[in-house]
Amino acid sequence: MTQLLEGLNPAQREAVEHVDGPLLILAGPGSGKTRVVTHRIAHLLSLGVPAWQILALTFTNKAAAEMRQRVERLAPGQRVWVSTFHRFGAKMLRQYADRVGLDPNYTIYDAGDARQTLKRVVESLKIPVMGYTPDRIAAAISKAKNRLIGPEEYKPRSGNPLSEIVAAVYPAYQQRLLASSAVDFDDLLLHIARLLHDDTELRKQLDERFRYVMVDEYQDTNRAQYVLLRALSVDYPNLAATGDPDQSIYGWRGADLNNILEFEQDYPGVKVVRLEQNYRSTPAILSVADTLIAHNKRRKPKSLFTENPDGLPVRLVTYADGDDEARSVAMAMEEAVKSGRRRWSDFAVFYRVNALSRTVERVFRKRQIPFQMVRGQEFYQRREIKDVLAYCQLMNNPKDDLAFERTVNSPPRGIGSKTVGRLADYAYRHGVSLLDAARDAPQVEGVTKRTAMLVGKFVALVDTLDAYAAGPAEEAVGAVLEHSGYRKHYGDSDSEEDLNRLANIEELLTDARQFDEAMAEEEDAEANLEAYLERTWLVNETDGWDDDTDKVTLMTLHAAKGLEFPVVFLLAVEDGILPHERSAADPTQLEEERRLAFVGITRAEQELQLSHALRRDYRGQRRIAIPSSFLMELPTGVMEVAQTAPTDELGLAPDELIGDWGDAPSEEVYRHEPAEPVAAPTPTATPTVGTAAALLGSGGLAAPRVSPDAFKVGMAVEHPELGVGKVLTLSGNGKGRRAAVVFPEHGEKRFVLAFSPLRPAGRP
Ligand SMILES: Nc1ncnc2c1ncn2[C@@H]1O[C@H](COP(=O)(O)OP(=O)(O)OP(=O)(O)O)[C@@H](O)[C@H]1O
Ligand SMILES: [Mg+2]
Repeated sequence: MTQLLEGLNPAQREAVEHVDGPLLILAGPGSGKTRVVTHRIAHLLSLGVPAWQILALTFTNKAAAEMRQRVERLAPGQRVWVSTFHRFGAKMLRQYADRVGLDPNYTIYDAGDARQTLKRVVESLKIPVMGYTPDRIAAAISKAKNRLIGPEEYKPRSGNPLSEIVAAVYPAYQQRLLASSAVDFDDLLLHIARLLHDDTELRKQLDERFRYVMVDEYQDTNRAQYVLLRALSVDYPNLAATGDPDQSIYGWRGADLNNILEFEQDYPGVKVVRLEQNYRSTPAILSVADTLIAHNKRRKPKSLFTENPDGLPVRLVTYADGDDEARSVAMAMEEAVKSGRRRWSDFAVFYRVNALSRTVERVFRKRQIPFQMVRGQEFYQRREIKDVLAYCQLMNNPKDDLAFERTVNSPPRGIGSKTVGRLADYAYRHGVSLLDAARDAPQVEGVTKRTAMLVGKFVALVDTLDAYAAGPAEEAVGAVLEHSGYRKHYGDSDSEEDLNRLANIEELLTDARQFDEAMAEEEDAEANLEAYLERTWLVNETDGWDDDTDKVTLMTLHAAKGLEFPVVFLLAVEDGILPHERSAADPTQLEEERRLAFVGITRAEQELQLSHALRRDYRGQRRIAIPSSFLMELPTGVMEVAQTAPTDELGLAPDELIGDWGDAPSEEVYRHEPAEPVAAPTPTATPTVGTAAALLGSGGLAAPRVSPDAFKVGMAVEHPELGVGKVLTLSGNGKGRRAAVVFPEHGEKRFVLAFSPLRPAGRP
């Protein structure tokens, strides 16, 4: 008990010792929110609360696994249900499947499967989609589901064509899912939340069972999750939520900040605990984070302090281009590892979108820097893996029409799409699954005798595989490889690609075996095909990430939530990337982008480097990159322009390299485009030298900038490299004033005027 409370500050201890009644822990990054959750679980257990009355929910499998481990360490042998929302939903849904019209062995469709289903539905309804892509329609349906609006309740808004399409498609889509005994990701929560809402008896029963519910990262809950939690906390309102509104980064997935902002109204008598000491980061890192997030309007200010030692200033580096950036980061790491100051695993590289990782990957590979990319779903998304898994899905759920379609002619066995279309018509008319229609193939109109025979063989194959459906995952996957003909199909080919595919499906076998082994170690876990499939369906980005190996971590900002690293590099802090261009016209989204940057910055324990480049290859184009407006919001004193190579290699005095920040970010740092091209680094100098020197103006300072207010819409302006253009639009004020300018030869470009070399045409 005392050991449990040791290593907690008074506020943390207060939260941990709180037993009955709602509890809200509102606190900034690194203040021990997650630590409090695990300690509180252990504390409840130590008071004699049975483990099965405790439920802890979070957002990623990785976070759940880590929490489980920490609880295990604090309270060995106690089995508390620690899960992601989606897994929890999936488990509950197995139990209550019949109540919502599903079979217990239902399939979970990923985004691709859901889109495919939607496409089929749109085709069969024959309604005009007026150019709206399946993705747009799917997103609108997803949004409705996250808000807990079912197909029957969805109302089109007049004058909104997309909503009219959705109103027509959504019910048919949901119908199709149910007919296949399948759900999409959103359904995992929607079905359960609605069930709890509609069935008071069940709600009471589960409320009593899950007497102590805990949620980490509550700021990212959406409406469905909110309702779920609310329903489990009526008679036993012991909901404990921890969260940080400043770290809410899933608005696009329906996360509703109101859930946290209004917690105090929703749960009267709630005990609110604020944690103000940060244990993770240096004062400089915290100050950068704090100053940035203070620019968000829709927030409650928080105070956060740290007693951590000062450490290094936060670095901001300008690079010539993305290659230069990746190389310099790599070199800084090499240097630190060589000198024994750091291990590879101390480093993390973050970027806004996955596409930005390619350059880093290439450079790291070339320099043989060990790294792991956190990109979990990819393996299960590969075509050949999806094919094999589709067999398993069909074995597990014979109603799964999508799995039938995927497997019936793969590997090729002479059953064409026309035949599948005829089977589908038959299935639709008779209200049966495709597999059942296939059993009736000889009676299906338009199916020839020969084709019926081929279909019959496929049905026989599925029946053979059925014997493995209830067994361990490895046997099931092995049976598919053997009987489906994949092994032979890929093995007989001499194309490199096919051999790769074969290697991948063999790897799937290993994956299944490891799953079986892992399950065997856990007491009451089920080692069967269904459980294995569930795991493959509910993978997260961070699942494959192993923090025990000595490798650099590469991940998106979204994946980084909740984690911490001694040294963080945040790349491409550029306009259109961070903030993402999608947020340009929308202040709410811009605030979310700022929170995302905040999350990234606050992952760093000891060192942080932000960087941007002057040119970047992005989306197949080489573009002139504009520094992010976020950089202009950062504080002065605690930052510096970094040198990432030892000074003696630079051939320059340190004070030529490191510039202190003035009140306004210095012109040199923000030179949007150097007046002269950045000199290519000489072989003896490191690439950073070239850029650091260039950004400090050793290549000649640009002429003074023209005041941003001097520009007018329609005015002719001149750019040293792009030539003469015309101002299309202007927005913002002062330092933040921006212009879109169209150049005859280069098209439209955007500028932050204070830091651009633009001037009215004809002016010196
Ligand atoms: N009282 C304490 N004494 C020492 N270390 C602590 C204390 N509280 C938390 N820590 C450490 O501080 C770090 C941050 O804690 P934790 O991850 O729980 O913060 P958090 O509030 O959940 O952060 P985030 O908002 O980023 O998820 C961890 O390494 C944790 O072990
Ligand atoms: Mg946390």
